[in-house]
Amino acid sequence: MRGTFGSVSAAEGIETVFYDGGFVEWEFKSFFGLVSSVGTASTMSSLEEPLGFDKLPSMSTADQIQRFSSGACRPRADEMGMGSCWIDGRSCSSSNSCRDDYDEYTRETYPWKRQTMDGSPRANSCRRACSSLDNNRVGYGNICESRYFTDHGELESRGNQKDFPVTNKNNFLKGLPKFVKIVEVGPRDGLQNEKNIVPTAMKVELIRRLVSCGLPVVEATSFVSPKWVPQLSDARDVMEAVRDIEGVRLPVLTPNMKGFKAAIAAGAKEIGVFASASEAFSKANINCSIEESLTRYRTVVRAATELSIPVRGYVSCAIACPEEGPTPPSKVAYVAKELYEMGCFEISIADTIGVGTPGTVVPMLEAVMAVVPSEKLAVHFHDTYGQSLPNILISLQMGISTVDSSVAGLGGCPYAKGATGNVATEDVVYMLDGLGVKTNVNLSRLIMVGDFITKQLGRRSGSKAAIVLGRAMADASKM
Ligand SMILES: CC(C)(COP(=O)([O-])OP(=O)([O-])OC[C@H]1O[C@@H](n2cnc3c(N)ncnc32)[C@H](O)[C@@H]1OP(=O)([O-])[O-])[C@@H](O)C(=O)NCCC(=O)NCCSC(=O)C[C@@](C)(O)CC(=O)[O-]
Repeated sequence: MRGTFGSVSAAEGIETVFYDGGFVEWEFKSFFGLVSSVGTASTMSSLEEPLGFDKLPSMSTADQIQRFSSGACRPRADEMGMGSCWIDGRSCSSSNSCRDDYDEYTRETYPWKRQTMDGSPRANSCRRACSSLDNNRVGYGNICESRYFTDHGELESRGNQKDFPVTNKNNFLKGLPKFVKIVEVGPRDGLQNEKNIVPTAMKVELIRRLVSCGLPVVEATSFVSPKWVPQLSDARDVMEAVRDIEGVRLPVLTPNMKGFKAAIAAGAKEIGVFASASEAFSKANINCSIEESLTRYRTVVRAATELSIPVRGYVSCAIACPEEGPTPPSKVAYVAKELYEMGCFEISIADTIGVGTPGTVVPMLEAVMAVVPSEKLAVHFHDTYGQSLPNILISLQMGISTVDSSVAGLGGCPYAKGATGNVATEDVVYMLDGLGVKTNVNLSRLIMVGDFITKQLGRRSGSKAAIVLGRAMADASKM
């Protein structure tokens, strides 16, 4: 069966990748048969009963806009200092007792080299078609500003920065990292709220394909209560199936020791713990207060440390909570600092309901960066208001170089009606390519993965870049 896009490899049903110096042939055909096996979940997760924006304290539209504006969330001077604020009467010192234990783990190496097989007659005809496209770049609008089709029908960034006056970059884009680590959360965050149970084999296939795009980290699943998240009740099977994939990190979420033990037994080599800066959200998400969760996580992190398992920490509701409204930056900083000091090697700061703008993200990150070094931080934006890309850009300009995202923008905040999925990985890669920032992610392959999973789920891609470029790739393959 053929894939939709015009990549030679998809048309042939075979992708060939160089992997750790080895040569791996990967059958693409296998997954197409899985579509029909999507079942219907009989149980409804509690996650499917969202708290909703409707549960925000009653406000007029104007009030809401004001509450989420930058001024509303800007930290007060006393909130920025690290000894005087905090929740539940706790206080923290301003010292950063950095843990370097996991530096070995977090130092990134990217052993992937990819090459598409292109010797077939079909490849040759596609090559001709694509090179004529390459010569005839008009008609592809913005694509042609930064991208070209290679001989293999794939998209290639050609360092479009050189097309811009150097002064523009110097004036406005200086300070951007040279490399951004993308943490792909689609298989976990993206799928966890899907009503129809996605077959385990399809989840495994999704992870394999994401890995083949060159993504350095793919969050694989969660070892949480199946009563709360039935979609991920196959966490053990997923982990066991992917545990031996090399050249990628495959962290899983663990909310407590029970989850941690199950994750380790299944072969997880990296875990994540998830706290919240909002009491109401903490209660709704993990059924305990912020302090209780931190106590719980200290035990988990200690156990993980003994096994040399790196732990990532999350702080949810970093901008606002659907129950409590805007979150004071000091609360976000407090939780981030606690996670960092207990031993988390990286802290991902999450705008769970996607209401942030650069106006609210900057003061929040300023507060967090006062207590956790920027190189230990990641940002995790949901795209409810379409603000993720500007929020990511400003975060990069502030010194952060790790970004969470989800292929095809999968996901949706389970706790807020109307909140959409994570920022789409394709859109992030497109933007970073355009900025000349390396990610090592193959965008055309990623677009095919997004096409694969959205078709399986029966939904439209949440990635604008994937919609436009996918269409162009399909057109190119017909030529
Ligand atoms: C934390 C708990 C477990 C507390 O849930 P609880 O009900 O308070 O826990 P409990 O200890 O009373 O246990 C209740 C039952 O769950 C079982 N249980 C207990 N723990 C586990 C476990 N680890 N794995 C499997 N089963 C477990 C336990 O054995 C027991 O089973 P029973 O005796 O009734 O048959 C529950 O609230 C839970 O699983 N919550 C997870 C919610 C979740 O996954 N949310 C989505 C992820 S967070 C997120 O998406 C935000 C993030 C990270 O993406 C960033 C952002 O955007 O904000």
